Formats: sequence, structure tokens, C-alpha cells
Amino acid sequence: MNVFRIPGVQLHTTGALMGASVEDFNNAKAQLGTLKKDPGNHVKLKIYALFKQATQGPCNTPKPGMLDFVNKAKWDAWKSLESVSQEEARQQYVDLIKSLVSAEGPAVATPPPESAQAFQSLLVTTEDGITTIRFNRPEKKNAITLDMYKELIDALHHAGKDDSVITVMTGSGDFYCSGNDLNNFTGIPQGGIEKMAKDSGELLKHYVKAYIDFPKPLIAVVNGPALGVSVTVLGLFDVVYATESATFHTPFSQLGQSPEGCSSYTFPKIMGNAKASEMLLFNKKVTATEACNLGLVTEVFPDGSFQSEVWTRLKAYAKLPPKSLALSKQLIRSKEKEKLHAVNDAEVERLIERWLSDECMQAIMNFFQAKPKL
Ligand SMILES: CCCCCC/C=C/C(=O)SCCNC(=O)CCNC(=O)[C@H](O)C(C)(C)COP(=O)(O)OP(=O)(O)OC[C@H]1O[C@@H](n2cnc3c(N)ncnc32)[C@H](O)[C@@H]1OP(=O)(O)O
Repeated sequence: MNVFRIPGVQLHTTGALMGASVEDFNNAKAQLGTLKKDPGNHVKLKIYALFKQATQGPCNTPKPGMLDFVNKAKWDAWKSLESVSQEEARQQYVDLIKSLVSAEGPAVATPPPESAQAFQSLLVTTEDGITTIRFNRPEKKNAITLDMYKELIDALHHAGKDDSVITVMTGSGDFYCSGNDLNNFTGIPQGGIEKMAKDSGELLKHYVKAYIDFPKPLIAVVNGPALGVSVTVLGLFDVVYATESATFHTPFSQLGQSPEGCSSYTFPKIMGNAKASEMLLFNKKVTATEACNLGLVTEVFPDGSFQSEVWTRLKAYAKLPPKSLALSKQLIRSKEKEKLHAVNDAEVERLIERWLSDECMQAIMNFFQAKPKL
């Protein structure tokens, strides 16, 4: 029995585990005990929750009383992962411990390796020549908060400069990403709603720019349903792999909004005006197979073998000559870069107007008043 003691939180590491990489999991557990720095309560609770989810599955214990603060925090952390599979939890556990250990690295003056970027809502790791940026708010279907947009810009910036060969974006839990967090538009900050719309527009412009200018092969591993801005930027990825149960939904007119992520240009280019209009104007949700037939998705894999097949392929891609990959990608993309930036500017300008419209405000209120989901 190997116990890693955190005040108030004990991890008893016994018992058989599901899945193939028991060795990785055990190595991560052992590495946990070598951490020199306290990772903080938020991270410790995440470690605890992922360990429980990986070894026992969804939280199956009664909720502690309100005054039992430590155990209630542990219970909440574990409960929040209930939609995360044990395999996924195990992978996230291994990824998180690796990022913490590499963040400590050898005690030298150089900055910690970029693979150690610690974020609140992302899990970013670099391994086998692949930097993986994982949306990590599974309890909120990986909806993107304002801070998360900033983290994604930062993560893409680092990934573009680190020593990885390719960059992969994927989601934790059963969703790829639920798009914009609709709470982003509920609190009216100082400076009023106009300032909020303008600031959000600037943030979105920089967010999409990070994809347009990304210098390395960028691959989406769509592990579940994808909505909104997480779908529209797929037109700026180099390859999109999807599990068969994934869906792709851009409910813009339902939300009183308009397309972003350069999709007003890339979608018609990829799938033709009529199919693009069905998605961008008429809110049509498409399956992974339909998205593949439209050209938005490169290949669809069976749910059961998706992760193993895709990661085997990505590891092979990451063994290719990095400069050849990056320079060839830039050749393919350079012709349209100026056009894409102009499209991004026009889409943002239109969205700022939309966000200030009654149509949009009413649609967002409908969502939070638990009207029928999209
Ligand atoms: C800087 C600004 C840039 C803006 C760019 C413009 C971008 C536009 C878009 O992305 S438009 C698309 C926005 N996304 C949505 O409208 C999706 C809204 N969510 C849903 O319709 C549903 O939640 C669902 C279909 C994604 C999943 O349904 P279900 O499986 O029934 O789960 P829940 O609804 O119970 O969701 C669990 C939990 O997550 C919260 N949540 C899910 N998605 C969002 C979201 N986009 N924003 C905020 N919160 C979200 C949901 O409220 C639940 O929370 P709770 O458990 O109730 O606290």
C-alpha cells in the first residue's frame, strides 16, 4: 500500500485498474510522491478526483455534511468527474502528474519546460513530439470561459515555439467542447455592455488569429460533441479526426449570433454554400460521418478504438522531419492568410453588433431559464 499524504486527503493506491497502461498509472503514482513543491489545493483535489475516478469510476459515496469541509471538497471534486470514463480519468491523471513533475524539473535557472505550462482550464502536455492542449472543464462540457480563451491563445503560442513536431487539441470527458461559455455574456462589467462586446470582440479576434498564424501541423481529436466556436475553427486545422459518436453544431442564428472562426469563408470553401448555410444559418447539427462527407472531418473512427487508433497515428506523424512539416504547412496556408485575417475582422465586427442585439440577449436568457437545450 503506497500512501501519498496531503493534509486531509489520503490516496491509498491499491487495487487492480482498468485498461492497458497500468504501468503508466503506477509510475505516475510513484512520481507523485517525489513532488518537492505543494501543487496547491485545487490541483491536489484534481489529483484526488482523477485517482478515484480512474480506480473506482463515478462517485458512489454519500455526500458529506456541509460542515465536513475537507471531505465535501473531495466529494465534490470526484463527483464533478462523473461523466469522465475511467480510461480518460487515468490518462488525465498521468498527464497531470507528468506536467507537475516536469514543472519542477532539475533545480536550474532556465525556465520550466514549456510542456509544464500549468493552466486552470486546460491540460497541456508535451510527449513523444506531440504537444496536446486538452480542454479541461468536463463538468461544463468544456465550455470556453473568457480566461480559457486567453489560456488557449497562450497555449497555442507556446506550442508554436516548443520543440514538439505537431500540436493536438482535444477534450476531457464526454464532450469535445460546448463552445462559448454563455456565462461570458451575463455579468455586465464596469464600462457597460458596449465595452464588454468590444473587449470580447478583441479577445475573439486574437483567439482566431492564433489558429490562422499557427506554424505547425494542428490536429483536432474530436472525442465527442462539438459546438459553436470549437466547430468553426476546425476549418483552420490541418487534420480533424472524430470519434463516430461526435456531432458538430453551430447554433448561431438560434442564439441571435453570427459565424466566427473564419467559417463564413472556410465552410463554403470546404462544403459549398448550401451545406455551409444549413450549418451556419439554419443550425443543422451534423454527425461525424456527415461532417466527414462534407470535408470538415478528415476521418471518423469507431468509438471503441478511437483513442488508440488516433494516438498511434499521431505518434507516427510526430516522428516525421519537423521543419519539413512546418514549412510545407506554411506553404499550403500562406496563400490565404491575408484573406483569413480580413474575414476574421469582418466576423468580429458583425458579432459585436449581434452581442448588443435583443435577439442575442433573449436567446442567452432562454438558455439559462432552462428552455429546451440546443
Ligand atoms: C470572447 C467571446 C467569444 C465568443 C465567440 C462566439 C462563439 C459562439 C458559440 O460558441 S455559440 C455556441 C455556444 N454554446 C451553446 O450554446 C451550448 C449550450 N449548451 C447546451 O446546449 C447543452 O449544455 C449541451 C447540449 C452542450 C449539453 O447538454 P447536456 O448534455 O444536457 O448537459 P448540460 O446542459 O446539463 O450541461 C452540463 C453543465 O454544463 C453547462 N454548460 C454546457 N454548455 C455550456 C455553455 N456553452 N455555456 C455555459 N454553460 C454550459 C450546463 O449549464 C450545465 O451546467 P450545470 O450542471 O447546470 O451547472
